Amino acid sequence: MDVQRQPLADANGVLQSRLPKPSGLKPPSQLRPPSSLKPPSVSAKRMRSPDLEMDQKCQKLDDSTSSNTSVESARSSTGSTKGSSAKPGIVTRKPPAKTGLVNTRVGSTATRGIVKPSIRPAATKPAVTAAKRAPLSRATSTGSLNKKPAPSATKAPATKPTTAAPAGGKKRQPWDLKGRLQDMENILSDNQANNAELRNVLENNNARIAMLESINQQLQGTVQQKELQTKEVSQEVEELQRKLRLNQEEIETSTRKLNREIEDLKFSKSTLERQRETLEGELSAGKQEISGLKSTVAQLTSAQAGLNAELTATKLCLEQAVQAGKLKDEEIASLKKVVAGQQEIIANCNAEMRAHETERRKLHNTIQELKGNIRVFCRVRPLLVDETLGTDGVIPHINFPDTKEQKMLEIEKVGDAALNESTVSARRGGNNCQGKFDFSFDRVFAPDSTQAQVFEEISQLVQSVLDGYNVCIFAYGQTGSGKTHTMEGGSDNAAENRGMIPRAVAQIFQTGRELEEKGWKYTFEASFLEIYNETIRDLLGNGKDDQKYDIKMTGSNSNDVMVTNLTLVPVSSENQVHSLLEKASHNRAVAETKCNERSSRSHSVFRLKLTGSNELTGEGCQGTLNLIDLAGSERLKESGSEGQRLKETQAINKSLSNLGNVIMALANKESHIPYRNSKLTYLLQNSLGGNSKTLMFVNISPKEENIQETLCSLRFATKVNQCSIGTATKKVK
Ligand SMILES: Nc1ncnc2c1ncn2[C@@H]1O[C@H](COP(=O)(O)OP(=O)(O)OP(=O)(O)O)[C@@H](O)[C@H]1O
Repeated sequence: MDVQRQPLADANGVLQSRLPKPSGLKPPSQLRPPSSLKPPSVSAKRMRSPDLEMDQKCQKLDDSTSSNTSVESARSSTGSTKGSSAKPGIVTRKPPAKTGLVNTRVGSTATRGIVKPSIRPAATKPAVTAAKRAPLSRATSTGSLNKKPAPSATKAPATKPTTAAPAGGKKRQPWDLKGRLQDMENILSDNQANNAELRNVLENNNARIAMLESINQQLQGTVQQKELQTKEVSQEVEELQRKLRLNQEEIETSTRKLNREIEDLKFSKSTLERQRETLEGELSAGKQEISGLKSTVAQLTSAQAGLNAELTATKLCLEQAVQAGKLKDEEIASLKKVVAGQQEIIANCNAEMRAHETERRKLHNTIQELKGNIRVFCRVRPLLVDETLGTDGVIPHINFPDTKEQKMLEIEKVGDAALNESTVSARRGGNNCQGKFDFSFDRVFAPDSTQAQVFEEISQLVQSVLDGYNVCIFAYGQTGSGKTHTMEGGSDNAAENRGMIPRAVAQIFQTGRELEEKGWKYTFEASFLEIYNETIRDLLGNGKDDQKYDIKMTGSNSNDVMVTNLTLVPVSSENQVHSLLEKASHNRAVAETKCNERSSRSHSVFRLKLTGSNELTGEGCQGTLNLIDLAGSERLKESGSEGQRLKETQAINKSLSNLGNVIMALANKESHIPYRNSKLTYLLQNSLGGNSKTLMFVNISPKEENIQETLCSLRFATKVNQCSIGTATKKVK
């Protein structure tokens, strides 16, 4: 931004040119000085400006004033003047030094006086000299107007009246008062004219001073304005300098950026050049390849010609094949007719098969019925690791003479005089003296029998449940004889040691799925309870002991047994049943005895109830599988129980002996069967009383010291095996 400054000097010059000149002021040379006045000093003449001229005039006025003042002083000293009416600043010309007359005030108030002759002439000269000198010295020293008269002049002694010189330069005579008066009047009129001029000059000067003051004020305003402009301009300059710095920084940044870009471009350029070289190499290689391809195309063209010829031949072959295809289609159509006929035959066969399946199930159950409603399997457990010490793993007192049929068991106790008559009468053949006791059951399992082999023998029985029969399998035997192992499985949870319960459940679900193809659909419901001290406890419950479980007969003929408040869990897979068994094993009461650490002091009853229906045949059925692990059957004296354990053992023995009583009553076809004498027989009423297929495992301990309990168990099992309970009936919906 350009700011043009106007030089103050120029402005002053303009202003000075505008200043009014004192118009009415005559130059000093034109003023009529009184003849008696001294000419202005040399220094005053040198002044050129109007101010100086005015100063000169003022100097003159001062001089005249001084002289008048001297006259006034002299007048006042003589008392002939009217000092009170004299105006300050008005000067009068000094009277001629030698006239002796005193000039009074001009105007109406001016009076004429005569200087007393008593005034000494000797003092006149010095007074005039002082009056003349004082204004000159002041003009020389200050050069300004309105200066007070010097004290020396004002305080000078009154001048002696001097005689004024006439206009012709001749001295008037002292007696020529009239002439002298005439001279004085001339001087006075001159002075009055000068005074008027000086007043004009003074007014002009005052006006000029006012104008100068206004100009000065304008100049001061201009100066302030210029200072403000200067300040703004300096701010703008600072702002511009700041912008300039920013621009310089931007330029530097841009320069650096451009330098980097240039470097990048150089790098890109070199890269592109390398790529170009590579592409050129590839181009030349491509050209070579194209030339090779051209030759290949030429070869292929010739080959195509051969292929075209081959294609023509192939088309001919295809037309022949199409003809042959038409013939084949006709053949396929005829074959489809054959297949349709065969599918019809297959459908008929399937229907026949279902009929045969129904027949097979009937025959199967007829066979099961012919085998007897209560069958007894005997199983001897192997010696445990700590039981093999000193025996070499041999069980000397138990023999299995019938290796083929596997139905015989021989107990031999040499030299036992304690065998009583009843024991002897239970023997089947053999030598009494040698103490051999033979037993025969539906099947005898030796210690090396596996769980799978045992289950194979009961699988047909389990199958009957799906046909609508009630099946009851329970394990009987002394504590530690292997009942739990047989029913539930080994404690190691190994697959090969799975017991009858998980295997039976698996088979039922598996067979149920297979029968779905033949139209059967099944639903299952599981429950698990234990009878401890003649009290029922829900093993699938949530551990509430305040629940009361009662056995009741339900159904149209009051033949169905149910337990109130018992948990019934719908199941559809083996895994679900497995979870239930785990829950039950946690809930199950296991009491310690001297005979076995894991001895179970309660009867456990697992029940799986199923309902089946066949949409194709319209058949329906209901079956129940009861799998029972009975409590240990050891005798009181053997177990050494006492207190609570004694009570438990008594309850167990009571229920087991009542089980024997029920079986014997059934075998004897007694009118009253004492089912309700114990919870166990009451619960198993339908499983024992003819509407069920029952299998009893009698588990035997291999330990020789348990031979007496073994014999008791075998005798009980023999009684059960001899029972004929009646014919099981299929429950059809
Ligand atoms: N067939 C077998 N093979 C291997 N070990 C067996 C067999 N039978 C039983 N055992 C083992 O013998 C021990 C006792 O078996 P288990 O607990 O089944 O007897 P229990 O008759 O159920 O006893 P309790 O009446 O006290 O329940 C267990 O350690 C079990 O693993």
